[in-house]
Amino acid sequence: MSMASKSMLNAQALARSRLSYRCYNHLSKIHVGLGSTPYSTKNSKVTASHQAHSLLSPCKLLSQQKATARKFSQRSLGQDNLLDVSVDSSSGVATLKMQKPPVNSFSLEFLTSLCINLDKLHSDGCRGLVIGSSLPKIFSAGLEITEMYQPDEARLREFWRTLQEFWIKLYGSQMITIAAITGHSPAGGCLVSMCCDHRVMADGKLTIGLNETLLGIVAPRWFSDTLINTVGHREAERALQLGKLYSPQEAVAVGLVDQVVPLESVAATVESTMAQWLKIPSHARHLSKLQLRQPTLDRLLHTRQEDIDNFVSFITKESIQKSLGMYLAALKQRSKAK
Ligand SMILES: CC/C=C\C/C=C\CCC/C=C/CC(=O)SCCNC(=O)CCNC(=O)[C@H](O)C(C)(C)COP(=O)(O)OP(=O)(O)OC[C@H]1O[C@@H](n2cnc3c(N)ncnc32)[C@H](O)[C@@H]1OP(=O)(O)O
Repeated sequence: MSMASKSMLNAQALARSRLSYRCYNHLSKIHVGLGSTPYSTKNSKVTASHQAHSLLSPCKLLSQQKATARKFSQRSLGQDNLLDVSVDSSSGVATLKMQKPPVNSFSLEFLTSLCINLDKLHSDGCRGLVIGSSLPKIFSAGLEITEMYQPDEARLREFWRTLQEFWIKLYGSQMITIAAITGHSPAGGCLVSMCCDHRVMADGKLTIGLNETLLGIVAPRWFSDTLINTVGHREAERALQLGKLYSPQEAVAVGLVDQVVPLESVAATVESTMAQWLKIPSHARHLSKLQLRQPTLDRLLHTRQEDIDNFVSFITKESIQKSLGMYLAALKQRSKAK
């Protein structure tokens, strides 16, 4: 494919992504306006079609969104391609399962969908959120490397801005957040689980950690801050430099995860942990969380544009592109050899 057509496709995808985000804002207002009751059915599916399938006119789009919102207020939306979200009406606990084969890698569209869902669940008054995966042996492979390899700059900026957005929303979330780590969780996957209040990992041949240095890239400050806040400064120093991927047993030993249980016990363990956390007065719990996390959040909130500029200038360096290209090729080779 020529560079020009690649650029055109990227621009279209970016426009779609922005559009779907804007549509969601309409959708949430309409949803509230319809006076629908959150949690109207037990375990109702709360999925939204976040991938705008075509560039519709604003009017057509709005009427489509209204129709969708009406359906939602009654029971549920149709199946989302990337996420499976359900809410338990009795407890107000949502379960969000990532389902982006093959490895739940975070593309711009996927991150947008995650942001939209977090907002939606928060505005619906959910008290708890379990983040998991529908893919066997994979929590998330982290950032979609092809977003960073030979990128279109405008899309790359939007990609990083959306990742920042997702991190800010999740790290400071008012909801009780628990990660159900039933598979590998390198790099961005580890970051997402560290944003949660509690992590339950399945035992077995799985790995978790910030392995960025193995790709020849450097985890930005807010990634390393999140790790420091989780495992402490000394362990983070070692882990970041070595790009360490921990086994579940190693991870629990350093506090990177809170519990390791057999795969088949993950769901029950998450449920009982959530039940414990739900007993704590919500306001006091959230303020306590923010007391500890706000300085870390503020550090990025005060430097977002600079962070995007740094990321873009770093990732587009020839040497970094070369490292990413080689890493991608090695991944593909390994996958082909299976
Ligand atoms: C001074 C500094 C200033 C600024 C710096 C700023 C920023 C730089 C930092 C940017 C941060 C990046 C964080 C990241 O998240 S980078 C991504 C890191 N992720 C990984 O290294 C994981 C790679 N994947 C794996 O290890 C395995 O796939 C995994 C263990 C997850 C699963 O193994 P499994 O055997 O089940 O699957 P595979 O056969 O390996 O993979 C299947 C197909 O999926 C493709 N794949 C895998 N991971 C990715 C990915 N992250 N992105 C894109 N594609 C991925 C893989 O190639 C296979 O594809 P096919 O060959 O089948 O087409």
